[in-house]
Amino acid sequence: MTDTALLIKDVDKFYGPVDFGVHAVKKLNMDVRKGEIIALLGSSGCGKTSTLRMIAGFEAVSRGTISLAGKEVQTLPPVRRNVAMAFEGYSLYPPLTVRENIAFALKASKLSQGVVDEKVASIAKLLEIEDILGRYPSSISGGQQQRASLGRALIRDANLHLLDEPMGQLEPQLRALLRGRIKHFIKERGLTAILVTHDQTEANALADRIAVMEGGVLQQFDTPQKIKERPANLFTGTFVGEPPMNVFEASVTGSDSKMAFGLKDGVRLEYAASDFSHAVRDELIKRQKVVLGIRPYSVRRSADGVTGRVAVNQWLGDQTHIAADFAGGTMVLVEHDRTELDVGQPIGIHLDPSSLHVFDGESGRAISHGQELA
Ligand SMILES: Nc1ncnc2c1ncn2[C@@H]1O[C@H](COP(=O)(O)OP(=O)(O)OP(=O)(O)O)[C@@H](O)[C@H]1O
Repeated sequence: MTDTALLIKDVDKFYGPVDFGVHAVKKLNMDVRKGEIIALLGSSGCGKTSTLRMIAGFEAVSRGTISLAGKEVQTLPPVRRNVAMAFEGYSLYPPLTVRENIAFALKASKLSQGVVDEKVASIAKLLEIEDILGRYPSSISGGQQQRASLGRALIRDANLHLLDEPMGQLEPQLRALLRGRIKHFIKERGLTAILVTHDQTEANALADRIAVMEGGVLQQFDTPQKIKERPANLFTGTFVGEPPMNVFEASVTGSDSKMAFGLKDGVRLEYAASDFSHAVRDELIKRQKVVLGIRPYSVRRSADGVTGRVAVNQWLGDQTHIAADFAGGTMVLVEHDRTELDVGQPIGIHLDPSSLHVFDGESGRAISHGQELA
């Protein structure tokens, strides 16, 4: 028995003629294990919906193969793929009530009416839509329709559950509540799910692994923690994480005892050579032109740090965001306490070598994360 629920191999999607139309998904390779929750995360137009629709069978695959439970499905119609979907545009049947819409998904399962009723009641409770089960889709709100459609997908036994922005229309509080419940529901039943989202909080909270996409290309496919700690490239590094990672172009020089990064405006960050492993040092000196990245939570203020000037100081109720003019750009720091700093005031900024992410200046690929090579 294979442990792989979904295998995507060398998949391309062109809208219009192959090789000449819009190249929406580029040579995509992904494997999803049974029981995993995967988030496809990326900005608008990055190709995540196209990917989901190819898996579902709503869009033709231009090149490559898609296998579900070990069987190639890319030429099969949606109904023969045993995939449950909650999609925008894959709407509820207007002549049926919400209850009937959700129960309809169980029609093929030949369950007794009593069991169907029980399952519908339980999913409705989970999604907080018990009060609208008797209503018709045209008479409920967008957020309620979205939850009904989610219920219709989750209630099914299927090889794969595909959820496209499943909570996009819900208010933040309800969204946070349902996120937890849905994750529990999926995990308890050992379902495999792929959700599309542009919300990184949602991806982090729900997914075992996140597939970060940009420009039709899969940038990184890893656990939320790995993506945060070891971003594969500059795109992932700056896209995932809130506030975004600080980045500065730099030149590298090194000797047996020292390492230095030269930033704009004559700013020099100097470290002992021993702050970096031999391998990292060799690699950095070889590249010379790099991009330094550091997360706002890792930047420290220190009297002997490099001087920056406060441009913004904002208390957000539970943390302070400070933006400082630094090396021809802006350095954002996050502190947990309320910080009394005036605009224009100089502060010393210290960047711990263990928190530095270094990327290649040309390709954007990660070279090192702290002491380790990428
Ligand atoms: N039917 C279509 N015909 C032509 N181009 C399309 C079509 N559908 C999508 N595209 C293009 O393909 C690219 C990827 O679109 P896709 O909808 O997959 O991105 P997305 O990441 O899901 O974006 P969003 O979050 O806005 O839905 C975009 O450049 C888009 O304009």
